[in-house]
Amino acid sequence: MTTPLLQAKDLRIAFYGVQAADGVNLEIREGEFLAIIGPNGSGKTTFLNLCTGYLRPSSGEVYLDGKPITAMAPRTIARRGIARAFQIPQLFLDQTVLDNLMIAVAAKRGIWVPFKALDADGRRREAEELLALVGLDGEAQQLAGALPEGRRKLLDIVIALALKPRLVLLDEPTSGVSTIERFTLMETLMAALRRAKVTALFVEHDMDVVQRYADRVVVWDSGSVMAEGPPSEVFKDERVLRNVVGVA
Ligand SMILES: Nc1ncnc2c1ncn2[C@@H]1O[C@H](COP(=O)(O)OP(=O)(O)OP(=O)(O)O)[C@@H](O)[C@H]1O
Repeated sequence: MTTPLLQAKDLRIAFYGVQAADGVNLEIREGEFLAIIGPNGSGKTTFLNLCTGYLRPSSGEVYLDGKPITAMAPRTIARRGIARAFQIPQLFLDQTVLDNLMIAVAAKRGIWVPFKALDADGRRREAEELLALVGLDGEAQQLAGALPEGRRKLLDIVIALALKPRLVLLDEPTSGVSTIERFTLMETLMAALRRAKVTALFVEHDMDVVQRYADRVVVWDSGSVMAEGPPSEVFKDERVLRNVVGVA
């Protein structure tokens, strides 16, 4: 069997007696598009924080490509190949779309030389290529703060891709995006991930989005994995329907 791209083994962490990760075991395979679903407060974001070094587990390990990365600094984990996009995009809203991306490209190289122009060293070309990957090239000169929510999310995601990650973790990519915009956003995102050959995990509350786009679904409940499988199976599981989808 091939080594999973990411593996979480028996991760545990509690906040004031609440077990936010209660023995989480999960494998992510290269090339898959994995959805995490679960009730509010079940520990989905905590899991992303544990995988990216924002939280240190009280016990358990995280492996990337079979090598332990548990509790490394977020910056080190990002350099090793795990990038992250947030539920609320982390952008410089009063800067243009292109500048936001050029800043990300500069930061990725780990050197910030303030007296050099932002678009030096091929940064403009790299940023423009990334914008074209998600069809944001037409909005390059707009202020990030003027973009509609769906386009802002795409910009945040493409900033994560600027790191050239192997795995990207997306926290609710469609939250705050209108129902009409959601599918367009997901189609663009999926195409970009495929072209960039990036594996992705996304936390999502919209079950239509999960059903349509996820290769595999992992269901969270009270800090651990309650069920997993392809959407066609998971959405037939009565416990999932009762506890998460709320229709059984
Ligand atoms: N830094 C923290 N300090 C204290 N409690 C926390 C912290 N982070 C998470 N928690 C608690 O841990 C539990 C899991 O929270 P988490 O945000 O991981 O859930 P979630 O499944 O992502 O929820 P949602 O779907 O609402 O985003 C909750 O009870 C939350 O209040």
